[in-house]
Amino acid sequence: MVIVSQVPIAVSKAYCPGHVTGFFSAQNQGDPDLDFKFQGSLGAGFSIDRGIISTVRVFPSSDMNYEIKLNGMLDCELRVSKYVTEYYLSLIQKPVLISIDHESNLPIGYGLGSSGSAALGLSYALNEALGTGLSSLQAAQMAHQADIVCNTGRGTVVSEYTGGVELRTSIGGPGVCRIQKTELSSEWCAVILCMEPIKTDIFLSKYLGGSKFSNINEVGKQMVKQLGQSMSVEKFMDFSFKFASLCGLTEGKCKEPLAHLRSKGLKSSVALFGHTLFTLIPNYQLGQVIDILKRYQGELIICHVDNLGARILKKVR
Ligand SMILES: Nc1ncnc2c1ncn2[C@@H]1O[C@H](COP(=O)(O)OP(=O)(O)O)[C@@H](O)[C@H]1O
Ligand SMILES: CC(C)(COP(=O)(O)O)[C@@H](O)C(=O)O
Repeated sequence: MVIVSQVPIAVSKAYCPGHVTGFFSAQNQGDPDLDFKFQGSLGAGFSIDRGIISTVRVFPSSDMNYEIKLNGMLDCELRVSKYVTEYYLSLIQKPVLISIDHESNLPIGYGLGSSGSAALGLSYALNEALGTGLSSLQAAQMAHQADIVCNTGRGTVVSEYTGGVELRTSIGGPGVCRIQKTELSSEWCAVILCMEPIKTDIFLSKYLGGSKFSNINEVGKQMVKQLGQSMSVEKFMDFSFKFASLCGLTEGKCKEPLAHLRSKGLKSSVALFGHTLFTLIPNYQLGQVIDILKRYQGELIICHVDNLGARILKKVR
C-alpha cells in the first residue's frame, strides 16, 4: 500500500463489546426480498467487557483503496470488515486511502461475537471518519446487514448495540428488534472457557438446514416467552443449558467441565456457537469456579457484563 501523505485527514475510533448468545430462534431465513432490518433472531444473551477497538485513519490518495489489520496483522480473513468497508466506499466520491486497525481481545470463532463486534465498531468509526452522515442507528443497521450477509451472526449486532443482558423478543436489527435489557452490576462476573472454535457460518447452515431445526427453533421461541415473563440469571442459565443440549453442544468438548461445575451446584452452559463454556456468577463464587476450570485446556476469560453497548471513543476530522 502506498500512503501519499503520512498525515491522516481524519481519524476515528470505536469500541464494540463481545457477546454470548445463550439460546436463540432464527426465523424468516431464506427470504431474499426481506429488508435486513427485519431479519435476525429472537433470543437471549449478554454483552461482555471484552471486545474490539476499531481505528480508522483516512489519507488523501490518488485512488480509492483500503487495508485492514487485526492485532497488527494484515491478510487475516476478515470478510465482515471488508463488507462494511466496501459499503462505505460506495457512499463517498473522492478517492481516499483508508487504514483500519482492529485491536481485539476476543478469540475468533468461539461464540463471543467477534464478527458482529468487528462489523459494528468499524461501521461507527468509518461513518465518523468519512463524514458519511449516517445516524448511529443507521450505522448499526449497516453492521447488522454485514453480519447476516456474511452468515456470521443473526442477533449479535443488535445485542452488542444494546449492551447488558438482553432478551430479544421480536426479530429484527437495531431499531426494529424489541429488546428487554437488564443491566448487571460489577458484583457479577462471567467466566468463559474457550476450548475449540466453531465457524458460525458452517454451524448455522447445518442448523438451519437440519431436520431438528424447527423443533429447536420452537423451543428457543418458548424460552424467550418464558424468560420475558420473569427474567433471572438462573433461569437464563437453565434455558441456555437446555438449548445447547438440544444443539448437541453439551456432549462435545465442554461435557466434562460442565459436569464438574454441576457436581458442585454451579450452573454453566455453552456459548453459541463455540466449544465455549460460560457461566454468569456472583463474584463470591469466582474462586471456586476458577479452581475447577483451570484444570481444563483452553483460554479462560474472566470478565463482566458491558451495560453500555458499542460506542465511539474518539473522532478527529
Ligand atoms: N476482528 C475481526 N475483524 C474482522 N472480521 C472478523 C473479526 N473477527 C472475526 N471476523 C470474521 O468473523 C468470522 C468468525 O465469525 P464467527 O464464526 O461468527 O465467530 P464469532 O463467534 O467469534 O463471532 C471470521 O472468520 C472473520 O471472517
Ligand atoms: C447464535 C448466533 C446466530 C451467532 O452468534 P456468534 O457466533 O457469537 O456471532 C447469534 O448471532 C444469534 O442470533 O443469537
